[in-house]
Order: sequence, then structure tokens, then C-alpha cells
Amino acid sequence: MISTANKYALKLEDVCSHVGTFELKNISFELGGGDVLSVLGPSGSGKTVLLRTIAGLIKLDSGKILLGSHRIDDYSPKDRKVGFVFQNYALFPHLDSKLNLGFPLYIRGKKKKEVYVEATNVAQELDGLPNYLEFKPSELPEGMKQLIALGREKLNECNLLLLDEPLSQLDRKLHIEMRTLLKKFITDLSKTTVAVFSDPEDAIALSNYIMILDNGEILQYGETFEVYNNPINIKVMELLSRLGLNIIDLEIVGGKIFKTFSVNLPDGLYKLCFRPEEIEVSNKGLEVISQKSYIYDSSRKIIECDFKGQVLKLLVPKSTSQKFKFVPTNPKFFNL
Ligand SMILES: Nc1ncnc2c1ncn2[C@@H]1O[C@H](COP(=O)(O)OP(=O)(O)OP(=O)(O)O)[C@@H](O)[C@H]1O
Repeated sequence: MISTANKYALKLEDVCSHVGTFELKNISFELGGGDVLSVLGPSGSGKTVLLRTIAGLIKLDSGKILLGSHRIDDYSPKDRKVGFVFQNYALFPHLDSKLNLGFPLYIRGKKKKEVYVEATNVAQELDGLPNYLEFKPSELPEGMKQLIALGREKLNECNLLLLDEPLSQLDRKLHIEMRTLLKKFITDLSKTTVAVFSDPEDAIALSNYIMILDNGEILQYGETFEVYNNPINIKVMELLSRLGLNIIDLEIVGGKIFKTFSVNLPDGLYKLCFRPEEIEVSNKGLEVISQKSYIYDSSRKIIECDFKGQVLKLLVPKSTSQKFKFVPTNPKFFNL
């Protein structure tokens, strides 16, 4: 017997597909049952095309897709048993929340009454939704539309869950609430999940694997924290930096930068990259004078400062004085 973990394992082998002139090129990865992969990339890099290819909405040009021990790339989208939560939720405007939620059961021939009972039961597990069961999509807050789109996949009995920017339509406060709910939902469902995110913080918070796509190709793939901490180039690091990225052009001479700090790298020209939040105020570091500051949260502020003609953004404690020294705690040096 195939264990549950293997039954939901997803493997893509050298998958190529296209829409119009856009090509998805040689995508390969392997996830165990219950793993969550986030896909990040610039706009137009092929994130949605990848999801649609896995779902069977775009045909493969070559390669294989395996779910558990089954090769599913020959299956119709329906037979793949893939749950797909679209960016715009894909709710039916003329149906109330109960029928939208229970739609997978309705199309399988269940009577409306039974659909209502099951939909109401699922709604109990989704915070706040029971109050909106009689409403149509146009009458629902964004967060509720999202919950219905997710809850529907619970009733869909899918083997694989695909999410296309599930948090993109929400304002900041709701975004954080929904992220917590989404995490719980994915964990409870325990199906292998591939999710596209535009916000690196969501991608990092929700996944154990991450893929960075650019122009239809994988730039980097691996365990989320491994990729976050060891980006292979500036582009990957930028995509994984929610507050932006500081980049300083410098030269290493005699194993030292700025004639002061020793580094274990060959001499040459480099770009030193670090995230605004990965710094420590320390009197042994680089001196800067803050020129502008913005409140970030109750205890921290973001400051902008000039460093040898380059503008840096740093996240520092609110009490930090205008002139101070700092050290990057996770600096990356990229060779030019
Ligand atoms: N049906 C289509 N016909 C022709 N080209 C398409 C079609 N769908 C997508 N494309 C093109 O394929 C490329 C990748 O699109 P895709 O929607 O996957 O990007 P994305 O990474 O999801 O971007 P975004 O973050 O903006 O949603 C884009 O250049 C897009 O214009």
C-alpha cells in the first residue's frame, strides 16, 4: 500500500509548456506528501503558467508530472483531482456562499439540502464564515470570499492544492489574519500544496520549499530557509527581501573592506548586499547619519541614510540616535 505521504507526493521532471510565445522551460522538482512549495518571481515570470500546467489547463510540450505513483500529465484536469484557488476566487456571482462553498458536491449530483448541510459544517471550521452563508459574492468582504474559495477545496477532496496569490487582494490587517488562517488551513488539509505569492514574507511564512522563477526558468529551488539565507544572486535576494535590498559597491583589498573589516574572500570588486532588517546597531560597525525616518512598528523605525554616496535603508530600534554605527548580520558578497 502507498503511504499517505507518498500518495500525495508531486514530482515534475523536465516539464516544458508554452502559452503564446511564452515558454516554461525544464521545470523539475520533487515534493513529499504535505510539503508546501511557494513560487516567487517577477511579474510575467510564469508563476501562473506553472500552476495551470500542473492543473492540466495548459498542455505539456515535454516532460512528466507524477502524483504519487501516477503519471498525471495525460489525465484531464478533472481527473487530476487538483484543487485550484484562483487569484480572483472564481466564485459564481449568482450563488450564495453555501452553494459556492459546496459547489464540488453540487456538481457531483448531491441534493441542494445535503450540500447546504456539508457546506455549513465546513463553514464552522472557517472563522467568521457562518455569518455570511446566505450572502452572494458581491455582498461579501474580501476575506470571506477567500475563505469560501479555500473551504470549497476542502469539499473537493483534491489530491493536490494549487493557490494563485491567495493573499493578494487583502488590505494589510486582513492580510496578516488571513495568512494565519491559510497556514492552519493548509496544515489541516495536509495535502501537497503549490502556492504563488507576490510577498516574500507570505512565501517564507507558509512554505517549507521555495522556487524562484524568472522568464520561465528556475533561478533557485530548495528548502525555504536555505534559499532565504543563501540566495545565489542579487535578483533572488531582491525577490526575497520584503523591505528592499541594500547594495554597496566595494573593493576587497588585502582581505579587507573599507581598509578596516577583514573578510575571507579573494580581492576584487564586489556588491555587498544586505536586507534592512538584517543589521545590528554596534559601535564597531559602519558609521551613518540618518536623513529620513519612518515609523515601522511600535518599537522600530526605518531610516534612510547616505553611505559613501549610496542611499541605505535600515530597520533600527526607535531610540537609535541620528548618528550611529551598524553591522550587517547576514551580509552577502556577490562577485562582479
Ligand atoms: N493565455 C495566454 N496567451 C498568451 N500569453 C500568455 C497567456 N497567459 C499568460 N501569457 C504570458 O505568459 C507570461 C507568463 O504569465 P504568468 O501569468 O504565468 O506570469 P506571472 O508570473 O504569474 O505574473 P503575475 O505575477 O503578473 O501574475 C506573460 O508574459 C504572459 O503575458
